[in-house]
Amino acid sequence: MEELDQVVTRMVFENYGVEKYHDAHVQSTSYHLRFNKYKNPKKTGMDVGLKPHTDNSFSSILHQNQVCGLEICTKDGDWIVFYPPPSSVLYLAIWSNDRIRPCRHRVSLTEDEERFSIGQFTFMKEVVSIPNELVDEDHPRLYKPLEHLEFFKEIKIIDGKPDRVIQEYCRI
Ligand SMILES: O=C(O)CCC(=O)C(=O)O
Ligand SMILES: [Fe+2]
Repeated sequence: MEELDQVVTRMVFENYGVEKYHDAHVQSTSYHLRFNKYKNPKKTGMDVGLKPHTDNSFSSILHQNQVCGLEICTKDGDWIVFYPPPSSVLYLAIWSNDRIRPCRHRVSLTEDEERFSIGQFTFMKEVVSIPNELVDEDHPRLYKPLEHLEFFKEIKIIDGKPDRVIQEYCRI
């Protein structure tokens, strides 16, 4: 999964013409795995698996079993069920100076089965700054440099999720 993250992230860096920063980015990356188990909603009466949120990682990759549940919020605010192949999804955040839209998502439980997922989330050991190449007159710098690990020390976790999103934390 680390390799998958590096390959996809390199493609993103190349797409924006900033591949020269990719090696340093990989050196700075710390990888974290989380296992999620969602009980059968027919047994618990609970159909909310995870409330709407945006990940605070630099990138996230999810693998899930055959039970659907991941939903993604579109630009127009509609929730759509995401029918993923077994391994998929990656969200990137503030580094792109908002060229990549953060992906708001949630987990709804509708099937008569347990759902399992594994997420790999990346965090940066070095300061994350928007590359100068992604800042110009049409795209003014929107975020201050981010101390990613400091951010996690400063926030509170409520219902398993941080009380602040990273975009608000470092917006200029
Ligand atoms: O279980 C899932 O499919 C989503 C998990 C998720 O969004 C998260 O852990 O942040
Ligand atoms: Fe998430």
